[in-house]
Amino acid sequence: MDVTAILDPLNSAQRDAVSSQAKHLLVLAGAGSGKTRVLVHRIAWLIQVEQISPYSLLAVTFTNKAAREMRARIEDLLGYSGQGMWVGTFHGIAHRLLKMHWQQAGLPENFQILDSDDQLRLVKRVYQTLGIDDSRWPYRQAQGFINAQKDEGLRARHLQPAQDPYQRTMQQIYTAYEEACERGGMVDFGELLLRAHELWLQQPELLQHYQQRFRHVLVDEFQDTNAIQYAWLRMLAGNQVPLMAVGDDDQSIYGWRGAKVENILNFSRDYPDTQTVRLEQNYRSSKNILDAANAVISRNVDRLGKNLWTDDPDGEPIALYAAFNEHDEARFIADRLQDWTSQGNLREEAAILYRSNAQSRVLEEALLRAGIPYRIYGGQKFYERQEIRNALAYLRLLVNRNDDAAFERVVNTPTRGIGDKTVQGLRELARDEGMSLWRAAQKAVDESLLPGRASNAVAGFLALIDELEEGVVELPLAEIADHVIARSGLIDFHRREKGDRGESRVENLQELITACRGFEPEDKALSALPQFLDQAALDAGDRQADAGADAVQLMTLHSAKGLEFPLVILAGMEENLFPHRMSVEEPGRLEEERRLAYVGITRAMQKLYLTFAESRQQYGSESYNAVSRFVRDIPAGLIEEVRLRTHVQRPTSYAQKPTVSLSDSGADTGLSLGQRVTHHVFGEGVVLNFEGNGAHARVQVNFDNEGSKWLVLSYAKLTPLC
Ligand SMILES: Nc1ncnc2c1ncn2[C@@H]1O[C@H](COP(=O)(O)OP(=O)(O)OP(=O)(O)O)[C@@H](O)[C@H]1O
Ligand SMILES: [Mg+2]
Repeated sequence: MDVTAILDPLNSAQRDAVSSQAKHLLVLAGAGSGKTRVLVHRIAWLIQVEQISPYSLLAVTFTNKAAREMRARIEDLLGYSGQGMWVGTFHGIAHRLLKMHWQQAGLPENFQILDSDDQLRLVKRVYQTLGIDDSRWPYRQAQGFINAQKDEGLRARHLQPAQDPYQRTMQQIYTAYEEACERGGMVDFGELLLRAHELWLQQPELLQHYQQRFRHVLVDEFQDTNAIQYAWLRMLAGNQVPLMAVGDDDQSIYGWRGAKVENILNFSRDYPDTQTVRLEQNYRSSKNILDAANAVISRNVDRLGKNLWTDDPDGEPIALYAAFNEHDEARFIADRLQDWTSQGNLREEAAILYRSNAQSRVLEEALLRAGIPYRIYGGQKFYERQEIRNALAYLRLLVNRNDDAAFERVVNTPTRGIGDKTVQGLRELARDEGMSLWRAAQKAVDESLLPGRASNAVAGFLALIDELEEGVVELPLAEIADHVIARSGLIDFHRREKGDRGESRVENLQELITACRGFEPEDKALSALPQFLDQAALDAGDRQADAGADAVQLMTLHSAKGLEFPLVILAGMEENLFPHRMSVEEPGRLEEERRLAYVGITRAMQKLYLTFAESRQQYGSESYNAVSRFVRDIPAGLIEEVRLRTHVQRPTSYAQKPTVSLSDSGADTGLSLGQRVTHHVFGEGVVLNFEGNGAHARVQVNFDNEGSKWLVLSYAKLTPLC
């Protein structure tokens, strides 16, 4: 039997893990140390050496993409198909079990899966039935409550009757929601896991069947399992099925979704006959990159502690680019990607990673302009996002009341008591009369064709749109968008949502206002709004690269887990953006942000760029954030600052602003041309130029050692030298 193919490409610690005879295995190791590789080789070992049938193996990964890759790598190693083996995510496996055993799980054969939006709609219906006021208890709060209970394995009936109004209301909603799901044969994501767990609890024979079938269960990214997932695993393993868990406490980034990094600690306690293997050699990244990652994560207090080293050469320095603003940043990134491909590399070897989805818009625009194909992984393109489409629909109605698609989209978003029945009635009326929905709605109101309450609600909507238009006719585009987004209630609607999701939708809406501010109409004589809407529609079209085409990968840091790329660009390395402004105050969340930074840096193999913008349109206004603390944590010797400023053409947004020259005196800055100054980071230099005024005033200084830089005066803290 030839096992060389399985063991040869491994170091000795990895081989120990792959060929271990211990009953249970825990591989606890840092990023890029080969955890996933060990898991894959262990499976090949079990099949080839231990003669275990693929049918008796269950492997759990974090994403479907990872599951597909894992299967392909195993098949490569074995040289034949691993058919019969179960490889998937917790959700995927739970779904498969419930499909096979729907009767025992108490489900109809064709039960329906609710995604997060479907779930929210169902929650709304429950509110209506119970007569609960969503201005007091936002829908998203209830949705978050339900999901959090399910992640903990709790049904409504398990909850202690509560006195306080919040708990009482949430429990009441949860109970009614469960009944509605039961009646409709509907299963949300959390329910998949919960029911799969109950399947084990309630059907001991079935559990026994699977315990006999699965001779080994292996789990990747174990640090991000939640309570119900771990409980499910433990039930399945009982005291007979060997488990292998691989993970890295430093990469636990889903705490906000109920993941429990303690599961790693609990594992060795729950399974005393566990062999723990630590892997310390990193094979992914150059030494510079790894040193940077180690420096960043070492500032966390709450760690199990690991040593990670590499044999690789230092490699290229980490490049840091301080951009004027986010457009300059995006253009810089597009240029670097051009360089990358012109050196004969593939686009798909390059990834741009960012903290918040809203950041992708400016990056997408720069890539489109530069003609660089890109793909957004695990997310939607900016103009396709639901909240953006809603806001655009309001704007479209201002331009054209007869836009039926826009009408349908927002007539009841945010909810204003216009139910499906009313909308259906309007549709029929519009069809019969051959008119638009808007006109049909007017007619229905004028001629009292609707029941009183519905009629009032529809009249309210019509009045809102008219009023919006009156309020904005003369305003610049960005103010129109700002006004419409605020007055339509969309911001409040999303702000009331619980958790990161609502926050991210609000950020996206504010980003839309920013987009309007930077929009340059082609035809200045015409109104900007319709031109902007056309542009947005085009951007939302299929300009994203075809599947399979060579394209740069864009994704959030969260979606980048487990992946690796020769070139990584971490964009938006600024305080308040990353770490996210919501997390700076709380030590626990800050540690999670730092782990996310560690995940980001360790995705890079050869070259890492860090970019930040000295000024950025953020949350609807211009902000000046300091460079991220995570950049400052990296030893200066590993970083090389990229200096392009003097060669770079000034960003158009600046070029087109009237420049107020203060060059005679530096006005009230206390500085003058040719004056020597000192800066706490860049040292001494000479003032070359001034630009702008007030909060936007900037100064160009030619530093003796650092070359020429533009700095924002109010932040630069320059001290004049005689
Ligand atoms: N012994 C080895 N020899 C050569 N290359 C290796 C070895 N072990 C792992 N690698 C390579 O190192 C890279 C990182 O491995 P892998 O993705 O398995 O790490 P990981 O620990 O799972 O990382 P992460 O924590 O990011 O999920 C991969 O390209 C892998 O093929
Ligand atoms: Mg991995």
